Amino acid sequence: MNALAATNRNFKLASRLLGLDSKLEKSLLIPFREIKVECTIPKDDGSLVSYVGFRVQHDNARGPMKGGIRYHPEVEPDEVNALAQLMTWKTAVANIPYGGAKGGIGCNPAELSISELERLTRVFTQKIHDLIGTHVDVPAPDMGTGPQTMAWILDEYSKFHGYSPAVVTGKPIDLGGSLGRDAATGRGVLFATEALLNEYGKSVSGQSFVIQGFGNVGSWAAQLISEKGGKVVAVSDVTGAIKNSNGIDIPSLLKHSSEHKGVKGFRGADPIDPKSILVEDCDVLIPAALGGVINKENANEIKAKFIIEAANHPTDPDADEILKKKGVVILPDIYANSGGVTVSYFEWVQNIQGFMWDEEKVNNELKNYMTRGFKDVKDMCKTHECDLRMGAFTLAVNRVARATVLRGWEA
Ligand SMILES: NC(=O)C1=CN([C@@H]2O[C@H](COP(=O)(O)OP(=O)(O)OC[C@H]3O[C@@H](n4cnc5c(N)ncnc54)[C@H](O)[C@@H]3O)[C@@H](O)[C@H]2O)C=CC1
Ligand SMILES: O=C(O)CCC(=O)C(=O)O
Repeated sequence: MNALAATNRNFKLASRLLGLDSKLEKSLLIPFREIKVECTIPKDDGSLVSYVGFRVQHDNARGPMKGGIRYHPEVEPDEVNALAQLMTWKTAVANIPYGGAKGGIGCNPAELSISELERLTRVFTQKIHDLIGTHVDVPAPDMGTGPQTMAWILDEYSKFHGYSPAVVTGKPIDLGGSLGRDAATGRGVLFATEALLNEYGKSVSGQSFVIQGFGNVGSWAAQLISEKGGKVVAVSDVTGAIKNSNGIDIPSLLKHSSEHKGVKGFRGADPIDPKSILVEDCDVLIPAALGGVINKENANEIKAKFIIEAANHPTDPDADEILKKKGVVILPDIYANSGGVTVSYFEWVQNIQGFMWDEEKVNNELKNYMTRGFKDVKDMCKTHECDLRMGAFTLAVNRVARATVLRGWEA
């Protein structure tokens, strides 16, 4: 199922459980604004090339819109729409004062030089600068982007509006980035995993893990899980997949991956078919790369007892149904990967206050938010007798619906 159809379906199921009327439902579903821009840049050889950039601002009932910017060849309008909507629900689950947005450029960052990426980011910022802002819409990193991308956006935006560090989060520390933001999504995944396993009388130590994706989110999740005694038995990224049933030495893999730009060729594990990564034997599966990877083609083969959605929308609704019947417990993206946007919120607050927190405070606050989020989701599961995905969706949709009605926007 297409990402937007899948996200709309989950929203509608939650709306039905909450008994929302059709007018309110429509107002919550339709995006606030969809932006599409052409970004033409000179390549290093002097030739001109054009890319299409998107920013979808889904909802701002609870505060400025918030969400990452993705550079990936498969960026397309429906997926950006789905990701923007998911941000609205994610910020509401985390109970931080934001709405939701997402952006992206359809490009392959691996094929662009640093100076081409800088020109592309600056042109994209020039095209959208009057539609984003500290109290309007605050971008952050996502797949294929990182602190350097945020630094270029900050600099380009500041040429038009004066120095504005809080216009983006996930910045380099030297430009007002928050300590702990780099690790935050992975750390949030760890806290979410601990909260879920605790419900089943288990802990991270003693469980085996398979992780798809070894970028910002996957590599931090692997590192923090292995530090807690979890056994990471298989990992994949765009270069390939590796497996060691005795447990992969994650610090060595991190070193290998940064030197060789991927996990392929790591000597401490055997190469496996990347297609099999999601169906490898393990207790906990963590998809931390692309959307839609768990679908009706592979759901029946999945062996994990728990799935922690570190990626956005990794599970297709058809697969959700199959996995539910198999008794697999899924911790949904809008809660499980909310650690990143939560620490983005801390960064924004620090920038606005002109103050810097130490890393311990950031990590402790993140743990508080993740722990409270899990309890809030569980409470909704109890109220509506539903699974964790619907628990998270009803929690979020209810919070955004209340803000919408209070602001008089439902008509
Ligand atoms: N960066 C953040 O703070 C947050 C990211 N996310 C989500 O987490 C996921 C990963 O994002 P990041 O780690 O930031 O991106 P990233 O660009 O740092 O890393 C992406 C990883 O996925 C791998 N990958 C790409 N295609 C693949 C394929 N076909 N098979 C296996 N691996 C593949 C890449 O090789 C890389 O290891 C995305 O779904 C993103 O939306 C969610 C919340 C916050
Ligand atoms: O840190 C943020 O503002 C957003 C991160 C993001 O794009 C996501 O949670 O999917």
